[in-house]
Amino acid sequence: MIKENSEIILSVKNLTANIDDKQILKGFNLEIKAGEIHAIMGLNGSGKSTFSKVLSGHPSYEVTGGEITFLGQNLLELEPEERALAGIFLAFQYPIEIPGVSNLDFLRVAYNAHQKYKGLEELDAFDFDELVREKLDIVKMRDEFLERSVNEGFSGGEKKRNEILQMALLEPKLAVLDETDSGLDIDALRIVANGVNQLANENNALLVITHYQRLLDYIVPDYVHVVSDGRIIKTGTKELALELEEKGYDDVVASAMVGV
Ligand SMILES: Nc1ncnc2c1ncn2[C@@H]1O[C@H](COP(=O)(O)OP(=O)(O)OP(=O)(O)O)[C@@H](O)[C@H]1O
Repeated sequence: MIKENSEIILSVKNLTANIDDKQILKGFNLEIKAGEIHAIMGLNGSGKSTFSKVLSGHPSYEVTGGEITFLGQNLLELEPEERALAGIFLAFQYPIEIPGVSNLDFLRVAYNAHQKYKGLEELDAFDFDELVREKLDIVKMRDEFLERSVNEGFSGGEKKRNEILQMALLEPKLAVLDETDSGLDIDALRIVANGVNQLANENNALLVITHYQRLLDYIVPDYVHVVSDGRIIKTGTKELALELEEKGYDDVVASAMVGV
């Protein structure tokens, strides 16, 4: 879906970030345009999740240098909830449980907060119920999940589907899926991937953080980036993910370093 002159959704320049005074991101650069799907891969501990946490505005991470621009705004000046309202959606590996709050109520509050922010009509319980039931089909979820507390007692795969349901309702400009595929059985992986593919269009963008080439058979990326020691050291197309699977990271990292 790559087009010349597409809108730049995310621009990350020379980003450095610490956790507990330890530098994890060491000059991270990335540009994502509308209509693009990007995948980030890399060894354990290379900084992939740190990057997604920094995007979300997680308070444990300190940005020490560089820039993040999201739709032309300085993302680093925005509070975490403002980032979500501005159109960044992050699906984490371990979605939180909220006992005592029904999934339906939670989704409606989140949906209406976004509608209000965009100056659009908020929906009452009746109209929202209708909307959410239309979206359930995208992730093949049964409506009983709407009545249960948010993620409480959901299996790992059900939590992931619930994340994609949220994404379907909020229609973000940038969705970041951080290891959404981990722990999914093959059917759930297809359902989640199909859901994501239905939501991807020329006006939004997707960033998928994954260890598994297999996910990229279903969600086909325009670009694959390899992260090593806190920065992107190599960018390629889908074939790069195949190469990583075949040769392992050592070879790919070593050859990228030769060119540095
Ligand atoms: N509180 C902390 N203090 C010190 N180091 C930390 C802390 N939290 C995370 N780290 C380190 O930051 C590094 C990057 O972690 P991160 O979770 O971003 O890696 P990742 O690439 O997502 O790894 P994985 O593929 O295993 O999920 C790791 O070496 C981790 O041990």
